[in-house]
Amino acid sequence: MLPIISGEQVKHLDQQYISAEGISSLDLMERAANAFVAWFTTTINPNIKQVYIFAGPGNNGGDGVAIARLLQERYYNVHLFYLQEVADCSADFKANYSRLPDKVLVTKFNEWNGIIAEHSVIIDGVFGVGINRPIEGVFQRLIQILNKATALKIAIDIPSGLPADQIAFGTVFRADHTVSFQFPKLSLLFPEHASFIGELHIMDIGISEETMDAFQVGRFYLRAKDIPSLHRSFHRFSHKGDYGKVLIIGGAKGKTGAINLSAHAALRTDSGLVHLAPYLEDPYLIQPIISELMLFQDDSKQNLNNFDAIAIGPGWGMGVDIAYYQSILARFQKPIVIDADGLNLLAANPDLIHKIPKNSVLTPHLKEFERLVGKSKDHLERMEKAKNFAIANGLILVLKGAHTLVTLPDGRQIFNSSGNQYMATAGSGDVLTGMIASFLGQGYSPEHAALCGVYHHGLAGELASKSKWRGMIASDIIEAIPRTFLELGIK
Ligand SMILES: NC(=O)C1=CN([C@@H]2O[C@H](COP(=O)(O)OP(=O)(O)OC[C@H]3O[C@@H](n4cnc5c(N)ncnc54)[C@H](O)[C@@H]3O)[C@@H](O)[C@H]2O)[C@@H](O)CC1
Ligand SMILES: Nc1ncnc2c1ncn2[C@@H]1O[C@H](COP(=O)(O)OP(=O)(O)O)[C@@H](O)[C@H]1O
Ligand SMILES: [K+]
Repeated sequence: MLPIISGEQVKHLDQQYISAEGISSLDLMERAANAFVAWFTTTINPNIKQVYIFAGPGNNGGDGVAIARLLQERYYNVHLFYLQEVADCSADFKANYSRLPDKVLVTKFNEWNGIIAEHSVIIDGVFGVGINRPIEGVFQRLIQILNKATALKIAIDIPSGLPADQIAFGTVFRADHTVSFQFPKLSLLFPEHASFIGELHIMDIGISEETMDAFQVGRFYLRAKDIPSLHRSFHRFSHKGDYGKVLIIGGAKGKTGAINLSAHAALRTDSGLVHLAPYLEDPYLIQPIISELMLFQDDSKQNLNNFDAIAIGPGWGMGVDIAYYQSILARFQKPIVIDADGLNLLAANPDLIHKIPKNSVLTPHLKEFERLVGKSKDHLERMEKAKNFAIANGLILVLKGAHTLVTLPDGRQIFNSSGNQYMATAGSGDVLTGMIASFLGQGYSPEHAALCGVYHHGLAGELASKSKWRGMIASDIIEAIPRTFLELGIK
C-alpha cells in the first residue's frame, strides 16, 4: 500500500531517492512537470485560449516554470507570472527559468494588468508542501484574485496555502482539479478541504513504494493494485459452502429494504447462502427482493455458529431489545459486521462494546461515529479518535465518507481511493455492510474483508455511475459489483 508521508518528509524522500537513483533534483522536477502535462493534455479541452501559470519562489514554482515550457512546446499559449525576484527563487526554479523558450510570455506579478481572457486555464504553482506560515501580502492578493476568476483552476501538487498535513489556517487557492505528485498529501483527504481541492488526481513520478516505506507514519492509500493479493482464490471443485453462509440481522417494520440491500449485495459479492433476519414478530411477512435470499426466524436461542458471517444493524431501529442484541453476541463467537442502528444502540449502551468479538468490523458514517466517541473539531481529531477507538477495543473501524478511512486494531490507517459523490444515496452504506460480511463469510481475515469491501464498493459506485450519474441508486451499485471483479482481473 502506498504510504502517505508527511509534507516535512517529502524533502528527505526526494533526497534519498535522488542519491539512490543517481539523478538530479532537476530531473525529478522534470518528471513531475511531465506527469502534470500528461494529465493536462489528456484531460483539459485543447481549445483553450490561454494558460496562465503563477509560480511562487520554491520548487512548486519551479514545477510551474517547467510546465510553462512543456505546454508551450505542445503549442499552448502560455503566460507565466513569477512572484519573487528570480535571484531569490530555488535553484531548480532558476534552472528552469533559464530554459524558458521565447514564446512563453513572462511577467512579474506586480506588473500584471489582472485581466484573464475567456476560455483560459489558471495553473497554481505558488506554494506546494513547503508552506510554513499563513499566506500574506502579494501572495494573498494573488490568491484572492485567482479565486474570484471564472477560468478553470488547476493546482500543482496541492492548492497553494493548504498545509500538507494540517487543517487550512488562512487563504487557500480554490482549485477545480488538484494534480498531486506520487501520493495524496494527507490534507487532500479531509472533507473540510473539499472546496479547495476539486477533483483529485494522483500522478506517479516513479518513486517506489519501497523507497517511501522508509518514511511511513502508519497512514496509507488503498489503490486498485493493492486489492488482488488480498483475495482468496477458489477452484473448479469449490461448492457453495466454501463461499460462506451469511446472516443479515436488522430491518424493523418499514425498514426491511436495508437488510434486503445488504443481503443482495452479499450475494453479488459471491456469498453461497444469504439469510435475512428482520426484526419483526413474523419475519415471514416480508418478501425478500430477490428469490435467492432466504428468511431466518431468530428466536434468540438458536446457535448462530452455523453461519460463517453475521452483519447486524441496517434498518434495525432503536426499539431493539438490548437483551436480544446481547444474545446475538453470546451466540456467535466470530468477528461480526456492525452498521447503522447496531452502532447507534452501541452508543446508547456503551457496556456492550466489551462483548463484541475482537476484530469485528464497525462501519459508522461521520454522525454515527460522533455518537460513539463524541464530537471532533476537525478530521485530524476524528482520525486520532478513530485510532484510539480501534486500538482500545481491538476492533476494525471503517469510517465512511468520500475517502473512507479504515483503522486497524494496530493503529494503521488506510484511506480508500475508489468511489465518487454519486454514492451519496440512500442505502449505499447497507450495500457496503453486505459486501464486507460476504468477504468475511468467504473466509477472508477481517482486515482483508474490510479493505476488499471498501475498495470494491467504491469501484462498483464508479462503474454504476458511468451510465446513471446523479440518478444512481444503491441497487445500481449492487448490480455493478460483479464487474468490479472483472475490472480488477479477479476470477
Ligand atoms: N517528490 C515530490 O513530491 C516532488 C516535489 N516537487 C515540488 O516541490 C514542492 C515543494 O517545494 P518546496 O519545498 O520548495 O516548497 P514550496 O514550493 O511549497 O515553497 C516553499 C518556499 O516558499 C516559502 N514560503 C512558505 N510559506 C510561505 C508563505 N506563507 N509566504 C511566503 N513564502 C512562503 C518558503 O520559505 C520557501 O522559500 C512540491 O509541492 C512539488 O510541487 C517537484 O518539483 C519534484 C518532486
Ligand atoms: N462523496 C462520496 N465519495 C465516495 N463515497 C461516498 C461519497 N458519499 C458517500 N459515499 C459512500 O457511500 C456510503 C454511504 O453510507 P451511509 O452514509 O451509511 O448511507 P446509508 O445509511 O444511506 O446506507 C459510504 O460507503 C460512503 O463511503
Ligand atoms: K500549488
